[in-house]
Amino acid sequence: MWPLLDISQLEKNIDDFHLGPINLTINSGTITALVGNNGSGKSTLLKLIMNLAQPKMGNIKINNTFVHGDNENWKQLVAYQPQTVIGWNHFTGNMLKKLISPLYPNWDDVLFNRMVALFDIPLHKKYGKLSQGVQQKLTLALTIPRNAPLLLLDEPTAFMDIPSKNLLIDILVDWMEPGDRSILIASHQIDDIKKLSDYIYVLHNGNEIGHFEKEDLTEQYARYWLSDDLPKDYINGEVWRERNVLISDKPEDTEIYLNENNVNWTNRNSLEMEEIITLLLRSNKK
Ligand SMILES: Nc1ncnc2c1ncn2[C@@H]1O[C@H](COP(=O)(O)OP(=O)(O)OP(=O)(O)O)[C@@H](O)[C@H]1O
Repeated sequence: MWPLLDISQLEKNIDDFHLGPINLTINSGTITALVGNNGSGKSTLLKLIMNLAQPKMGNIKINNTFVHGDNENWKQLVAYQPQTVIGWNHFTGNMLKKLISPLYPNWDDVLFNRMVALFDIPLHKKYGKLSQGVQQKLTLALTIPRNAPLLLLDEPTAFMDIPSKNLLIDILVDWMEPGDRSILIASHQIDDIKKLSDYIYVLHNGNEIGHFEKEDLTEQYARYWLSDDLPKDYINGEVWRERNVLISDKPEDTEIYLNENNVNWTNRNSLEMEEIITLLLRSNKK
């Protein structure tokens, strides 16, 4: 079996911005958070996957079909929620639903109605007259029930209030239940990343920093409090230091170094995901 999404050696230039090379594989049954600084290329990558932008080089395959080829069958396998939707302003939610739902053979009316009720979406109002948060809710209610195996979400909760963000997380967890679906979600929201993702794909200024399993990432980092100020020399594994506090992404190597050099540490703890992402984006500035 081939991966649901397979991206290899993908590169794109937009003026002086360069994205890639990107190598990313996504298998069924997984949620991947697409994380990066502002302008790192997250939205651009999602547009490339949807064939809405042309790459300079490289390949994107969905279920083994090239998205840049003549065969467009892959479009039935993807549902995409862009950051901003163009062309919907003069349509009501009811009109949009009538237009969109027949296009998708697996459309789930029960889920649509559930989302409308949970998010309290006024379907009789024109999209352009809704607040940004309600527009996001309506866009999601018109995207998730398509029940395509691959769901691409571009900052879906950016304008939502806190209870709605939590509701969406619950909806997405339920949506994953059948086990053969996948989500790629671009997000700056730490809760989306912590509560939803199995994997984290990190970009910085268009450069691929890495594709990590979330659990591995949280286990990989440790913070040490030393009895005295840190020695001046580089300590194996160190990625950050200040006075008597040291952060390492190779705790085993660090502890060997500290023991061999008779440096005592009084405490060790793990890092929050937010701290780890901040470190990844800081230490990999290219
Ligand atoms: N239509 C466009 N015209 C010109 N430049 C663009 C266009 N779209 C994207 N870019 C450039 O591409 C780069 C990546 O933008 P992109 O929107 O993909 O980043 P992002 O990671 O999604 O950012 P954010 O977190 O702020 O949403 C930026 O430098 C941006 O200026």
